[in-house]
Amino acid sequence: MEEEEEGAERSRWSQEEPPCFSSDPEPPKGRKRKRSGVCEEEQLSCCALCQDVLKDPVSTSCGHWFCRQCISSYWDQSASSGDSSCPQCGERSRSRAGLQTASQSSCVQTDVGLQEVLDEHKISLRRRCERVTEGSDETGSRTLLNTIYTELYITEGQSEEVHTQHEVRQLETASKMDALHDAPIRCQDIFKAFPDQQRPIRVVLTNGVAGVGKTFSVQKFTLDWAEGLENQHVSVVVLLSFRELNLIRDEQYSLLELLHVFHPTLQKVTAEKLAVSQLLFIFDGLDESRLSLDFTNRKLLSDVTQKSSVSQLLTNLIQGNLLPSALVWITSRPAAANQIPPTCVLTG
Ligand SMILES: Nc1ncnc2c1ncn2[C@@H]1O[C@H](COP(=O)(O)OP(=O)(O)OP(=O)(O)O)[C@@H](O)[C@H]1O
Repeated sequence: MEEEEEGAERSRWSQEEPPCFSSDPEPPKGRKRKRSGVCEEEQLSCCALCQDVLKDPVSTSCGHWFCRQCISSYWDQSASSGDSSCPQCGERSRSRAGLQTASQSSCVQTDVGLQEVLDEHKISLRRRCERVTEGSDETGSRTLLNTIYTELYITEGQSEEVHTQHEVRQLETASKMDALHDAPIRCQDIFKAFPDQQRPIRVVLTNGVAGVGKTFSVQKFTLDWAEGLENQHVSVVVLLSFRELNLIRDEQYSLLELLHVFHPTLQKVTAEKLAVSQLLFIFDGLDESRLSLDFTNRKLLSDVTQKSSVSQLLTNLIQGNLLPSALVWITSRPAAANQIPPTCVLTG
């Protein structure tokens, strides 16, 4: 398994501060990190059978999601063996008649409260984030995130160079960057302003080289939120990777539909409910994006039910036209961070 010495910097910036990228030459602990493998988290809004975006999503009783057609065909094929187990975890608990859509899963009552839906979403995210694959482990064995997670060293800072340099060069020049704040920021505190910062932080970019732990950070943040430990002012965390957004980059969606497609447990959340909820969108892996994020495009979107390209949904969300009170957290390797012009965020 390939290993590399940790030594990357983290940055965050917000619309209230000048975009700031800083460096931290030394992490607090001499921890080594492995390169990342494919995280299951990146696959979860895809059907585990066809590997495409879920279509007509249904869940087995163990909570795994598939396209209705895929799971039906899968069980048809294994009918001779009498096997109706979950293709993902092997659990044999429910027949196909018991498959549930996200809305059916709580439609015993027609008027399910928002809280109930959100609780279900938390359970789903907890399940998704509590186990991780370490490094490039190809055996598929998964470990509890909480047992291996080591506190990361994130600081807020500023660098004019960050948008032009290659990530290797950035490491070399890291020590030349000026940190705005020396104090390390726990990933759970990524939206918490320092005492001298008057206005709340809405958009954060975490910038770090390959394998430094960006995905682990968003998973830890999400897990702590889903377990009710941190950031409970956020009512909905929407965890998305650019890798999965690539799958629908040529399609038209509304923001609401995007939520429903990638987080089927939120299918009962309406536009009205979104408006009164504190949302946090996490977009992991900007460096893997194949979207054309055009911040100069003047198409203004402010309605979460209005269909548009995924790129336009994102640019409008980041600029604060769509759901202006929603928090946005983007992670990126340094070489790709320039896809989001700081000026757009600053004026958002
Ligand atoms: N906080 C952490 N605690 C323990 N191990 C970690 C931590 N962060 C990262 N690792 C280790 O490093 C590997 C890579 O981490 P991760 O996938 O989060 O990196 P990344 O910055 O998202 O990389 P990439 O840019 O390649 O997507 C993990 O699989 C894990 O083995």
